[in-house]
Amino acid sequence: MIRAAFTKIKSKINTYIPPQQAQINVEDYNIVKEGSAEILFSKKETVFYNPVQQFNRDLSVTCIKAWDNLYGPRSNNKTQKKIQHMDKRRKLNNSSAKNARSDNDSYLNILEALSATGLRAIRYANEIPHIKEIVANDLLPAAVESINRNAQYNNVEDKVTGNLDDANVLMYRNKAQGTKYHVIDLDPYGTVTPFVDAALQSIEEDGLMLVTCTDLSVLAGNGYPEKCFALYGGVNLVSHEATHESALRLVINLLNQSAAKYKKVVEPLLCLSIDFYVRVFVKVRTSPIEVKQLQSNTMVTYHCSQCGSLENQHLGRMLEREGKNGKKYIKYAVAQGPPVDTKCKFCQGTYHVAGPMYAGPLHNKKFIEEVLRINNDEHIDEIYGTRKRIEGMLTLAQNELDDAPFYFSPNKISSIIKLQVPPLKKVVAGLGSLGYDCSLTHAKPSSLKTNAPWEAVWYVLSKCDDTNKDISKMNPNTAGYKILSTIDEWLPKTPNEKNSNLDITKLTFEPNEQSEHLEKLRKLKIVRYQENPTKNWGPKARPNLS
Ligand SMILES: C[S@@+](CC[C@H](N)C(=O)[O-])C[C@H]1O[C@@H](n2cnc3c(N)ncnc32)[C@H](O)[C@@H]1O
Ligand SMILES: [Zn+2]
Repeated sequence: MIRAAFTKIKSKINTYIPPQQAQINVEDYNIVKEGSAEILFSKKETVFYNPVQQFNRDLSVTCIKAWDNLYGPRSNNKTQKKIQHMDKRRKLNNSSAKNARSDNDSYLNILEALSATGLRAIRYANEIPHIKEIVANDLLPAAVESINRNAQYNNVEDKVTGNLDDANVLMYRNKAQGTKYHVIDLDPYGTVTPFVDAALQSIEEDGLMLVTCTDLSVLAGNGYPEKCFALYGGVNLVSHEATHESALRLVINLLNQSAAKYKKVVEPLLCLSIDFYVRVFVKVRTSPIEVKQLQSNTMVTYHCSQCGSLENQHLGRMLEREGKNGKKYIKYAVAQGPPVDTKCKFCQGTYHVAGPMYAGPLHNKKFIEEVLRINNDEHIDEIYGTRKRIEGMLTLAQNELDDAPFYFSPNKISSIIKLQVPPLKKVVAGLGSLGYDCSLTHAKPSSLKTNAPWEAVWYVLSKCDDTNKDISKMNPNTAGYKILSTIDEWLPKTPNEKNSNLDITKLTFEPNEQSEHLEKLRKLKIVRYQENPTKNWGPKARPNLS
């Protein structure tokens, strides 16, 4: 099949015109179908494509639709009036074909700053309503040729504009020209760090930023704390099982620190640790008042290198005060600390310090509800091959505790104190009986988030095993022995003792609301992993261009 090629690049954005192609000879390409798009790949593979990232793209389509429904430019009357007014003015000022096309129903401008084949942009054009224009940008001429060829092949060339530029140059030029985007998608190789500042300045009020980082060896690994700090301004939970959540918190902090310079804040809508990368969806708005909360919303975490117990230290405090006129106001104060001694009170291990990183909730539950609704009501398995996985992972995220950073696995705790691994529901029933909440986490199977103090975690886990272990037989140098043999020193025997509200007399392992909720979730048979990963799947290297 031969098709005439369309290689026009809209010159307003960049004057580069790639070599004219008279026609597309389909036999020269491999065709890959994903979602609603069919993409022509050069048989030489000169442009990046990773099929395993379909989950990322399926999810992104769904999230952009949810964001548009809840917060997009037409989501409330005030903005609607403003846009109608602007549309009217634009029509009066300019009667070009392009503007004539910008009817009331197509209003979203999207930038895919690092586009490769154009697959993502083409899917957005096909699958998301109200698209006015998607600029699909890449640094490589071969990529931009691929974007334009594929836009033509998929009949969306009136919406998808290929653009050849360094992403930062494009965004800063846009800023200078006053062009902004409602949605900016940053899906780089490795870290997103170099693109954050420009993107935050090129986004509309309440705009959606979609950010991927695939450099998890840095962001969640054990070997590069110095690199993590240099790139993200903080260190991950090195050698700790919850390091993937610290990766998310570091990315949010990076975004918020950059946004604060422009009096903007970043509100996390959905932050996921997925396979070999993290993907965060955030809403960006100008709000000098909320910028003031950044200090208190940022924390460092002291985590014991032996037993993994941890304490979070917020870097500022917000205190409610009353002025002379009786009016309440917030006083922003420095933090008090440290919250821990020089050695871990449970096992005498050494503390390591992680962060600074974001301390607040990772998800907006209303947003997740809308994403799940769209996933269920509007999408079908034939187009959205990862629909079941979206449902599984987002259901877990929706049920995560908001106010309990990080998680632990009863497996790990039991191996430290050398007791039998208890069923999750028993641990949760125990913590629930003491008045604490628990949830699962999307980031790691069989792990728990809880707002219980670590005293309660160690105590409940030690009581889950009723085999009456003789601790004198344990190696006295192990963390487990030290924890169990010093229990009288750190465990409050009555409520209010040792500055704790823990009341151990209430402990039972009878099923309760907490454990029943957890069991219901676990029965959902949640799909956590990609359905058909390819051989040796993971982050793909850049294509070899030589
Ligand atoms: C991981 S791929 C993008 C994949 C694509 N978003 C998708 O869903 O298939 C990263 C792309 O960014 C491009 N790139 C790298 N640095 C860039 C820069 N500074 N400006 C623009 N594009 C860049 C690369 O050429 C590559 O095509
Ligand atoms: Zn310890």
